[in-house]
Amino acid sequence: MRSMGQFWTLGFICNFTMRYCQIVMGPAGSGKSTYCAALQKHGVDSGRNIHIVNLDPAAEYFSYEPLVDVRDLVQLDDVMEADDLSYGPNGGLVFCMEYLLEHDGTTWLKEQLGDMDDDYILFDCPGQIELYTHMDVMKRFVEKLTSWDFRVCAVFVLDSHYMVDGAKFLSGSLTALSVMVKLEVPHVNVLTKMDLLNRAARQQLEMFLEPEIHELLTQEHNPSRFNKKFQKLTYALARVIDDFSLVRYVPLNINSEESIQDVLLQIDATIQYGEDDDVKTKDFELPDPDDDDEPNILDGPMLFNN
Ligand SMILES: Nc1nc2c(ncn2[C@@H]2O[C@H](COP(=O)(O)OP(=O)(O)OP(=O)(O)O)[C@@H](O)[C@H]2O)c(=O)[nH]1
Ligand SMILES: [Mg+2]
Repeated sequence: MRSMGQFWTLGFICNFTMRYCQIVMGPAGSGKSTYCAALQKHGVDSGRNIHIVNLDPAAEYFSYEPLVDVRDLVQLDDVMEADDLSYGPNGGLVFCMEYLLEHDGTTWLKEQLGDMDDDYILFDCPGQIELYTHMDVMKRFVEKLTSWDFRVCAVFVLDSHYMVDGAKFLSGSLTALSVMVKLEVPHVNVLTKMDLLNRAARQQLEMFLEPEIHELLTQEHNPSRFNKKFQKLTYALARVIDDFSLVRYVPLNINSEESIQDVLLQIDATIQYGEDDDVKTKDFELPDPDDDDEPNILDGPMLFNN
């Protein structure tokens, strides 16, 4: 009879169960929830299991079925109605996010997320931009996920309609940059609502995708008085972004499977999704050192049973 000590698993040597996630952020109405739903649907069509977590305690409608809904833990309406808190909508939202990150909140979330192999989760975040640009709520959230073995990609969603002139592009880019610097995780910027742009606007947008920002600002035909006044500052900021190639955008047309696939591939590459796919856990039996018939593991090559 073999003792239990003879059964060993090499899993810890040759396989790492990784979990992957995207933190989907961006200004209000930029298309975060729609992006999540489109990716999940694409996952279903292509045989890939993508879950969504609603992290917006004020969300009223989204078209997907969430794996976890933060509103089951805390709701913005309840916080605003609580007499002892007296918060408005924005303060209330910050309170909700802080509540999620406190001990009870994170314990709840960890339990809800479970511990599935090869998790791929999209966190659909609220649209209040200050949560990402200068508060540390999201940074702490990312740290929590990392400590739970998630490889995290920050996805910053921007409406392509705002990228129609140099100044707006610069403003959007600085926000994206601020999020990128703050979170310190792999980062991809996605331009949404490409399906709504007409042909001329789409052509114009081409030059913003791999931008020579300095050139874009020079091409500005009708600069406003404000833009004229702050031209030097604008150029200086543009140079920072341009010189360091800090901000790039991936366009997304949710009506095109190819476009969704492109976005997903870029993000996969950023968080190295799928690179461990061919590595599998194998169990094997260590030979009984007292049994002369058994080959010694140290004497020759090992055979793995499939
Ligand atoms: N045609 C089209 N409409 C879009 C697209 N993305 C979003 N929308 C529409 O834009 C509106 C806002 O989209 P949401 O996905 O709710 O935006 P959000 O960023 O989640 O908004 P908040 O959670 O309120 O910050 C909805 O009416 C969507 O149907 C897109 O790629 N194409
Ligand atoms: Mg939303």
